[in-house]
Amino acid sequence: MTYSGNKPFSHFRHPILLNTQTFLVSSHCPWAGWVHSSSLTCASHQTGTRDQTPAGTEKAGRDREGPQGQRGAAGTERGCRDREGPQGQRGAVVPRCRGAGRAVPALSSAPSCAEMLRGKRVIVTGASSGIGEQMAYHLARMEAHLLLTARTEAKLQKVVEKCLELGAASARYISGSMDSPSLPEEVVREAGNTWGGLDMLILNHIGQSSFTYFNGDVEHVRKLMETNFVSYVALATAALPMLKESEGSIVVVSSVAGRIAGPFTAPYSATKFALEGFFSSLRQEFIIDKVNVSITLCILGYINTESAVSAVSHVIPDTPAPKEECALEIIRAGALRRREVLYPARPVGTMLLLRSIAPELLDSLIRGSYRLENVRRT
Ligand SMILES: NC(=O)C1=CN([C@@H]2O[C@H](COP(=O)(O)OP(=O)(O)OC[C@H]3O[C@@H](n4cnc5c(N)ncnc54)[C@H](OP(=O)(O)O)[C@@H]3O)[C@@H](O)[C@H]2O)C=CC1
Ligand SMILES: C[C@H](CCC(=O)NCCS(=O)(=O)O)[C@H]1CC[C@H]2[C@@H]3C(=O)C[C@@H]4C[C@H](O)CC[C@]4(C)[C@H]3CC[C@]12C
Repeated sequence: MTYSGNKPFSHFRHPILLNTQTFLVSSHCPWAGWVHSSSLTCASHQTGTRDQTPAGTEKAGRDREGPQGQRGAAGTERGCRDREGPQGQRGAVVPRCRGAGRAVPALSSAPSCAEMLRGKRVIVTGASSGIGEQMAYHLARMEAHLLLTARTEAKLQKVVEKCLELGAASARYISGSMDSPSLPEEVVREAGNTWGGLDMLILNHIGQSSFTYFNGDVEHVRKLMETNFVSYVALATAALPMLKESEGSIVVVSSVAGRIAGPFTAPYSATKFALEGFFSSLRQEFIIDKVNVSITLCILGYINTESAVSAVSHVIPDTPAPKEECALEIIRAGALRRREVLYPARPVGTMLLLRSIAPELLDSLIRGSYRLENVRRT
């Protein structure tokens, strides 16, 4: 059996090759300054049938898959929509995964992302908004089977509806909070019961955290570690038997804050550093044991999600990168079983380079790029 997990450095974009001009000339924050990457279109269509089952109780889920649907266990909400819909629409933007950004001859035999993910069984956490929501839509266009999670059922229902309109092979959700110790296993069990397996686990959710000075609230650190880190470990652990069976992928959405410690994000940054340590160590063990499950770490800069922009735009002056493209790059990297993806590539890569050659200079540049007078103390 050939090991098809991460091929060390097969795609690592060594920052030295990056055009440092973007960083050195920019008078603003180094987090942004994103570059556009190419993406191509592919058709999408809709499949499946729709049945209504009575709405669940407050906690019990609504599984609208049909008579065999079961109510969610206490503490979770379920919902499912598989329905025949109008003909799909063309024009969906999906990447071809025949290599990161390289021009690919039309006759290339390499499968595109859409082909690689068609019919695949994918869990996306934190899928009710932001990057997770956009990943769900891209995966829907690629005709994947989707299980989406977050806390807000109303938002998840809307995302599931749109996923079916975009061509998802099927779409369902479980709502609940990932600071609950039982939810990770509940989510993975749902995937096993519904699909009989799992191909990709995209760990994306984060708990609420403010962009401000650390105020000594140790309980917040503990809770955020549960939500942003321990639940990722729990989900990956519960999913591993199915991922080993399918030789699937784990995609861990992290941040520059998990490699470079900036001010005002101490609790959040700690959780991202923890992800880096745990999943990089696990990847080493997979290589030793020839476990064919890839682990992709996504190192993201400033992205234009509503929650991020509302949290930091008064302090960080620059234009954040687009969440739609960010989501596409994450999916592409996961589909290609990459070790990591930097997005936006140039500013993030340049910052990581600067961290290794002049860390104090980088720290000073970061502090200098913020509107410190606007930081709100809690
Ligand atoms: N936006 C940015 O600038 C950057 C983002 N990232 C990373 O990208 C990922 C997504 O970020 P972004 O899209 O901006 O975040 P959003 O705030 O837009 O989305 C967060 C998601 O997590 C869900 N969520 C929040 N709390 C919980 C909880 N306790 N249990 C389960 N789900 C929860 C939210 O849904 P609900 O409220 O319904 O539960 C929502 O779906 C994160 O891992 C983040 O660290 C990394 C670098 C930069
Ligand atoms: C402050 C943001 C977290 C917002 C939040 O609480 N989301 C959940 C809301 S919910 O509970 O209602 O769902 C931070 C999320 C991403 C951070 C940014 C990031 O990771 C990249 C940069 C890292 C750097 O160290 C600091 C600047 C960042 C742009 C950073 C800023 C804070 C976030 C936007």
